[in-house]
Amino acid sequence: MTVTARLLAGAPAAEALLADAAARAARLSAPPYLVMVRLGDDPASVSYVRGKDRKAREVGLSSTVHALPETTTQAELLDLIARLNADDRVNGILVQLPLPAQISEQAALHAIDPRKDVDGFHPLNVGELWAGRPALRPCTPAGILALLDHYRIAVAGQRAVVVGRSHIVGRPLAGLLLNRDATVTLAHSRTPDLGAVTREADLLCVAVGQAHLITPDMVKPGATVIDVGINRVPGEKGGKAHLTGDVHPDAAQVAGAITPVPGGVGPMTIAQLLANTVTAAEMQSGGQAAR
Ligand SMILES: NC(=O)C1=CN([C@@H]2O[C@H](COP(=O)(O)OP(=O)(O)OC[C@H]3O[C@@H](n4cnc5c(N)ncnc54)[C@H](OP(=O)(O)O)[C@@H]3O)[C@@H](O)[C@H]2O)C=CC1
Ligand SMILES: Nc1nc(=O)c2c([nH]1)NC[C@@H]1CN(c3ccc(C(=O)N[C@@H](CCC(=O)O)C(=O)O)cc3)C=[N+]21
Repeated sequence: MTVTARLLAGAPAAEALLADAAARAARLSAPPYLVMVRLGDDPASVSYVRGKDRKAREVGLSSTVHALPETTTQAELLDLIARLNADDRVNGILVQLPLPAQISEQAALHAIDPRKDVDGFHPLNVGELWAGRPALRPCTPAGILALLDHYRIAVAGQRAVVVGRSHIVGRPLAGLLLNRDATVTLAHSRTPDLGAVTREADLLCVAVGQAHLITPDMVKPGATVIDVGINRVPGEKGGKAHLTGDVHPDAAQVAGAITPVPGGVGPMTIAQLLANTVTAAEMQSGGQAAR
């Protein structure tokens, strides 16, 4: 008998998040304004920023993209960030990662006004997350929690394993799960016998960037599997390239519920960014604090 996991599609959960954000935006005196900064022409970055920009307009936010050359100096980027910080019309600032080698990621992320830091990457917001206090939360991890809530999947008391410890996904996701009373394990490339660790998980979240790293034997039967990975697989003999996750598709025969790639976590990341932009605008208008 083949058991097939419940598919946790991102689109309906993202629509719900966006509808709530649009309703909150409508109560403000002006549409929340998001500014994105992108350096160079990495095709993935170009496509992600375009997707975020399009969605922002769709839900009635204002959005501008600064596309700067690959050769932009750190001083030039910091100067632009300082001007955006000082501009009262701007509610949210996102600097798309990765940055070219001549620019320190740390310098750029520290320069963004924490109240406009819709990525939640500023050390002040990182600290508030780990202290369990309200602040702007990183979009992919917060989007994953919103996805779990949308599908009414319990987090409190669950054994959660996060594979990958990056600053943009793994670490903040572990913190958010901890804040929601999961028992959290954070695994990485130096974790011996990864399968023994992942098999413990009621909730398995994978953010590594290696196609099909997680095979069906590494999944506890009935577990919820969140596949964050986006891996581009070239088409065979000139065929079309396609995207695949960090989790082997056959894991759907073991898991209780699983996110697809594409169409799972990706749309939630974008929706959460726009929700964060509305939250930032609310905070700046003297309204409610971040949730
Ligand atoms: N859907 C979405 O919205 C998003 C998707 N992504 C995708 O998620 C994936 C991860 O992104 P990101 O977090 O930025 O990646 P990083 O490359 O920054 O981090 C990868 C992490 O995976 C760990 N790792 C590498 N190899 C292994 C292994 N064999 N076993 C266990 N752990 C391993 C690394 O460990 P170590 O620290 O020891 O090196 C590191 O912590 C990518 O595919 C990316 O495209 C990212 C952001 C958003
Ligand atoms: N400052 C910063 N903030 C980020 O949040 C950030 C970043 N830099 N750098 C890169 C990663 C990656 N990321 C994604 C966003 C949307 C999709 C997404 O929409 N994915 C679609 C598919 C997209 C496609 O077809 O290429 C999906 O999974 O269905 C994926 C990945 C945000 N990131």
